[in-house]
Amino acid sequence: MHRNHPFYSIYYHGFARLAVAIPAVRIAEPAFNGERTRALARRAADEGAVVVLFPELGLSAYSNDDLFQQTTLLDAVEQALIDLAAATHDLNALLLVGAPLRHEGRLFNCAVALCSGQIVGVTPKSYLPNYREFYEKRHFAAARDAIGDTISVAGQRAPFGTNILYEAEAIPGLAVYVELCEDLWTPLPPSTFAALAGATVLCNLSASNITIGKADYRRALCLSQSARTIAAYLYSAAGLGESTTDLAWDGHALICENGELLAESRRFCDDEQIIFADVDLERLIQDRMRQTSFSDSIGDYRERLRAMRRITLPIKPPFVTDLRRTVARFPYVPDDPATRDERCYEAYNIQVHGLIQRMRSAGVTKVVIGVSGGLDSTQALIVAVRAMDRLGLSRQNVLAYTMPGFATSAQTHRNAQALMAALGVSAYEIDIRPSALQMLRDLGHPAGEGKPVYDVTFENVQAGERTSHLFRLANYHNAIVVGTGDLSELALGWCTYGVGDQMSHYNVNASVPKTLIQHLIRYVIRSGEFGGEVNKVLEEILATEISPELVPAADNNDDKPAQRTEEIIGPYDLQDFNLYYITRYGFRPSKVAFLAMHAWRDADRGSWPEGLPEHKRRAYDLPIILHWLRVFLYRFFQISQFKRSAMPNGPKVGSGGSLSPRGDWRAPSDASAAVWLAEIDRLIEDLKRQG
Ligand SMILES: Nc1ncnc2c1ncn2[C@@H]1O[C@H](COP(=O)(O)OP(=O)(O)OC[C@H]2O[C@@H]([n+]3cccc(C(=O)O)c3)[C@H](O)[C@@H]2O)[C@@H](O)[C@H]1O
Ligand SMILES: Nc1ncnc2c1ncn2[C@@H]1O[C@H](COP(=O)(O)OP(=O)(O)OP(=O)(O)O)[C@@H](O)[C@H]1O
Ligand SMILES: NC(=O)CC[C@H](N)C(=O)O
Repeated sequence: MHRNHPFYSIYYHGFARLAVAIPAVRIAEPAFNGERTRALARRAADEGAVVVLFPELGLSAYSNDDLFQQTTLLDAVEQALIDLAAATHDLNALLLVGAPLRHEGRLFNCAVALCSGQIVGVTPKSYLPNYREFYEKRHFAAARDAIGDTISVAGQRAPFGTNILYEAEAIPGLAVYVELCEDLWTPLPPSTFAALAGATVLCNLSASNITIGKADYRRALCLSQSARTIAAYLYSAAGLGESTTDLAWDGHALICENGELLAESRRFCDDEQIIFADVDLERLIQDRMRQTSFSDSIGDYRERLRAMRRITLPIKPPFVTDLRRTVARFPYVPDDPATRDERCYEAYNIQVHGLIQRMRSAGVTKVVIGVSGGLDSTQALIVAVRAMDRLGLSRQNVLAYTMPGFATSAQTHRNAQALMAALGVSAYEIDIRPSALQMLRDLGHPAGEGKPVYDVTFENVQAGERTSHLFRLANYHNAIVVGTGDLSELALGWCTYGVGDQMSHYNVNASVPKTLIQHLIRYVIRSGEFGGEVNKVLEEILATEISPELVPAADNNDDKPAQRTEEIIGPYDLQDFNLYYITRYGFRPSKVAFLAMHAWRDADRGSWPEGLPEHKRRAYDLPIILHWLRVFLYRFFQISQFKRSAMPNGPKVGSGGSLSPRGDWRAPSDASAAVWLAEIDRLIEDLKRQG
């Protein structure tokens, strides 16, 4: 496949490459500082960055003290700006450079925005620190003390103020705002208002000196500002070369995106540095669109926001294919073992608490559950047992039924029995074949006469008989039926509607994706909570092929499940990936495919969740990714919403979302998948045509 199709470029998918540079600096040597700025700006632009941020007062150095009041130094800064503009006129990037500038008879601590050799805007610092080690008011005037809204600098006239947004029409979603160091330390940073006005990339030119513990504090400030404003936050602190008369400098650069750290410099480094991150502008805008309180805040400050000036930049999207951003293979399962264990702990508690509350309010002390020996019913059974333990009730109050049908394999049957016994629940077995056969005969179905017609009716009769038994058992024992179907199955419509596994009195798994269920079970094994016998069965269950076991094997070998779910609906690894990006962020299918390609194309790259067996660490190439994505789109948008619209109750577990029509996902049952399929089909055709 030719990799010159726009599909392969990050910019086609709403990403922008942003850079933060920490050049070497010399105090009061603007020519040298300008030259280092030029060199790093060129390097960053050559690598496809469209925004390059430099430290505060970088052209003069920050630690000049009273030298700032020397005309000779200020002239030299202006000359450095003239030279820098000329030397970078051919760069396809917005450069944000720090300089002390004379204006209206005072000196301002400014961020100069350069693009295509032009000074496109100048932003003065709003909040000048004048406490403890800082004396900025001795040298500078603050933004609020400026009179006009333009400045003459380096032979050019440019917009001046704290109300400037830089936008590039050719890069949708790119809107840059600039503030300076202390501005972020205030209760209401100017960037907060800029974000409300539409800025997605907030840049901070900083010269923060380092003291013990300060790096963590800065990181926390940047992360929280990026999360609050649903924006990217770029930060550049001065480094090697600033004066150590009384202070020290660590060259701390950060790129954060909505509360997530994407890149960070090495601090106390002897070399110049550039850090890069490919920021997902579309994701930011999608999140702002969803979070209605963001829009309410805009309403509250409309007057201030109206004063914002928008400068259009002539920047074009470069063709960049090496996505510099980690795309996790499992969006629902963190790779890092500590975080994963924390999430598993949360998930279990949410599930168990949900069930406890439902039992209390329904006034029941027993639950009924169908145990197949598969992953989902195992997980739900563990939750039910924990709920009984917490309620101080006997585990015998869990009425567990294994119900072999026409295609139940010896292996899962064995696992189901062993699990129930090891957990100490009330274990029963009901053979559903006689009642299923009766129903097939009543329907006039050929399988009722022993003919091998294994259609969807044959499958659903068995799922239906099981559910029918479970509900009547619940009536009989004054219990409730615990549902087992997981989020991934709901997304794909992979369950039998109504009198089938779609229905229960309370479904503890409803918002737990299949890829997480495996890890929840592994977590139970690791925790040692249930002891050796239970763990042995759990290991067996984890190793069994995922199957609905509704169709008998042709060769009658019934030791292992015959139907392989993932051959029909696709690997859950990919389908959970698709589910996350389609429902959580509303991305186009082509973008989801692009992300999946980066996450899944090479099994040797990146990390895998600990405990995942070797044979499950597999790669998927783009044609396979596109094939299963198409299956997902059709099943999710076209044929399965009616099942979700009638979902039983169950707790939302992950921030990735649930599919409850009363919660995260309200959608019409009659929608068509045409636009999603058309988008992916256009791409498949294009790529085929290109060979
Ligand atoms: N838009 C719509 N609004 C309202 N009703 C609609 C509908 N579209 C179809 N229907 C009705 O719904 C029926 C289709 O739904 P349904 O009866 O559920 O049947 P269906 O979705 O065709 O089949 C269930 C599938 O799930 C699989 N399954 C079942 C159970 C467990 C598991 C597992 O592995 O966990 C997998 C099973 O192998 C089978 O392929 C149609 O026959 C029609 O009567
Ligand atoms: N042989 C069985 N005995 C008892 N209950 C069953 C049996 N087969 C299915 N069920 C019930 O129907 C539900 C759906 O069945 P299915 O086989 O699709 O899921 P599962 O086995 O729990 O998990 P997985 O989908 O991962 O195999 C099960 O979770 C279980 O509650
Ligand atoms: N240059 C500045 O504005 C520095 C002040 C900021 N509060 C800091 O400590 O890093």
